[in-house]
Amino acid sequence: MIKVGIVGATGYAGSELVRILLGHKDVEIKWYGSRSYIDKKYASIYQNFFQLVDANCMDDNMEVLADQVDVIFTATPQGLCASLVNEEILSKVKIIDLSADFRIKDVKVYEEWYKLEHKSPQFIEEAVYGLCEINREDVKKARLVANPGCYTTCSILTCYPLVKEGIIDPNTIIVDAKSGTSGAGRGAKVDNLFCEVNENMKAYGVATHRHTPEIEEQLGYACGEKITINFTPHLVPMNRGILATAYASLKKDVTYEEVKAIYDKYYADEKFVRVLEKDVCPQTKWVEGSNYVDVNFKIDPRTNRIIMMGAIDNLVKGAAGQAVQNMNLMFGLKESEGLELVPMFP
Ligand SMILES: NC(=O)C1=CN([C@@H]2O[C@H](COP(=O)(O)OP(=O)(O)OC[C@H]3O[C@@H](n4cnc5c(N)ncnc54)[C@H](OP(=O)(O)O)[C@@H]3O)[C@@H](O)[C@H]2O)C=CC1
Ligand SMILES: CC(=O)N[C@@H](CCC(=O)OP(=O)(O)O)C(=O)O
Repeated sequence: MIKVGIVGATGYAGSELVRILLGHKDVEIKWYGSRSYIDKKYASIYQNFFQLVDANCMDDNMEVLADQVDVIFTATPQGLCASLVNEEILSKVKIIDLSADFRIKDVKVYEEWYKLEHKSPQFIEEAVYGLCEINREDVKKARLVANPGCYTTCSILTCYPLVKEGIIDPNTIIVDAKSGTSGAGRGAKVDNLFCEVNENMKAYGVATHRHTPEIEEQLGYACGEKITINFTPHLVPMNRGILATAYASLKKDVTYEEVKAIYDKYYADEKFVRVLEKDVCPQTKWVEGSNYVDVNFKIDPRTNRIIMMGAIDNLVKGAAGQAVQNMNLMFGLKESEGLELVPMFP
C-alpha cells in the first residue's frame, strides 16, 4: 500500500483528495493535515466522511510526515509548500503540490503575478508540470510535481492540439472561462457569500489573473515561442465546474474533418479527454464529479476564427483527480486507478 499524507486535508481540494483516495485500492491515508483543526476528528469537519474516516487532523509538520508516508499532497495556499519543502524531505518522499509554487519556471514571473517571494526557487527547475496528457513521461520520473491550476488545465487541454499543430495563431487566443465557487476554496470571503454569488455572474482578475502566465508558458512550449493571450475568469453560481470558451484566428483554411483529426491525434487514446461529437458543446454537468475533460470546437468561416470549448470539474481534473492521476504515474500504477468516476447528472 502507498502511504499518503495530505497537508491541507480540510480544504475543498484536500477533502476531494480524501474522497477520491478512499476509493483507491492501493492507497492508505496516514495523515490528515490541518492548521485550524489539529486533534479534531476529520469526519466532524466533513460529515460526508462520518463512519468512513476515523482519524483526527494533524499538523503540517512535513519533516515528521516525510518519515511516515511515501507521498505528500500539499493542498494549501500559495507559498506554503515552497516554504516547507527541503532537500531532506524530497529525498524521502514524493511531493505533489496542488498550489502554484512550482508551476512557473521563471521565478520572477511567479513573484510578479503572485505578489509573493518564492521560498524554494532551487526546486523550480526539477519540478514537473503535472498535466499528465502532455508530460506523462516526465511525471513518471518526478519526485516533485506541480499540479496545474483548474482554469489552466481546462484552457490548455482545450487549445493544446491546435497550438501544437500550428493551426491557430496563439497570440490571438482569448479564453473566457467560468468557474463554480468551490474554485475559491473554503475560506470565508465576502465575494463568495451566498448573496454575492447566487443569481449573479461576475468577471474578476481581468487582465491580471495569475493563471494567465501559466497558460502562456505551457502553450508557449507547445508552439515553441513565447506567447501572450487574454484570459478572463468569471464566477458563476454553481458549486463545481469550469467552462472555458477560447477564441483564436486560424492560420489557414481548414475543414471540420481536418481539425477533428488533429484533436483525435492527441486525445483519441486519452482516457480522460473526451472529444465530443460534431456540434455538441461541452457542459459542466456532463463532467461533474469525474476526472473527464470534455472538449469540442466550431469553425466560424465569417470571421476565420475557431471557437474551442472545454469543461472540467475544478475539484477533480482541475485539482484532486489530476493529483491522483499524477500519483498513479509516479508510482507505476494504472493511470486511472481510483479515478474511474462516472459523472453525476443531473
Ligand atoms: N479549489 C479548487 O478548485 C482548486 C484549488 N487549487 C489549489 O489547491 C490549494 C488548496 O485550495 P482549496 O482547497 O481550494 O483551499 P481551502 O481554502 O479550501 O483550503 C486550504 C487548506 O490549507 C490549509 N492551510 C491554510 N493555511 C495553512 C497554513 N499556514 N499551514 C498549513 N495549512 C494551511 C487549510 O487548513 P485549515 O482550514 O485546517 O486551517 C485548508 O486545509 C490552493 O493552492 C489552491 O490554489 C488548485 C486547483 C483547483
Ligand atoms: C473561482 C476561483 O476563485 N478560482 C480560483 C482558482 C483556483 C485554482 O486553480 O487555484 P490555483 O491556481 O491558485 O491553485 C481563483 O480564481 O483564484
